[in-house]
Amino acid sequence: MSDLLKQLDAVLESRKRESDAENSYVASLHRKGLNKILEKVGEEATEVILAAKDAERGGDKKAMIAETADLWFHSLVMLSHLGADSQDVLNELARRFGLSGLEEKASRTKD
Ligand SMILES: N=c1c2ncn([C@@H]3O[C@H](COP(=O)(O)OP(=O)(O)OP(=O)(O)O)[C@@H](O)[C@H]3O)c2ncn1[C@@H]1O[C@H](COP(=O)(O)O)[C@@H](O)[C@H]1O
Repeated sequence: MSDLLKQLDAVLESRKRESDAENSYVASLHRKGLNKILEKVGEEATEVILAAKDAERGGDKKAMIAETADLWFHSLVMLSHLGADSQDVLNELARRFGLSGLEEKASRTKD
């Protein structure tokens, strides 16, 4: 699983140097800049919400999964645009692993 993320990170990184935005969607996003990338992240997040609500009503889970993949993908493009990658996010999730969200929240509100 994280092998695929590593490979995708490498492709996304190489697309930053790709001059041919005509033939690469990722290169075209980098060319358009951060605002366009963020617009796509926002759009995909909304689509995830709509697909999840539809799945809850008995709709197709495949659509929810496909929209989540779109959101993950565009989030990876955002990270790459700003010099971060999936490993940074995995490291943060690993740091949190086993730490209850409720405990973490309580530790924040103590002081
Ligand atoms: N995983 C993806 C991926 N997921 C989604 N998309 C593209 O994201 C785009 C936006 O999705 P939308 O549903 O919003 O489609 P749209 O309405 O056409 O979008 P807009 O016109 O509004 O931008 C579509 O063109 C999808 O094909 C992706 N494009 C690329 N990748 C990966 O990135 C690699 C590099 O891609 P290129 O840079 O295009 O070679 C590929 O080999 C893939 O591994």
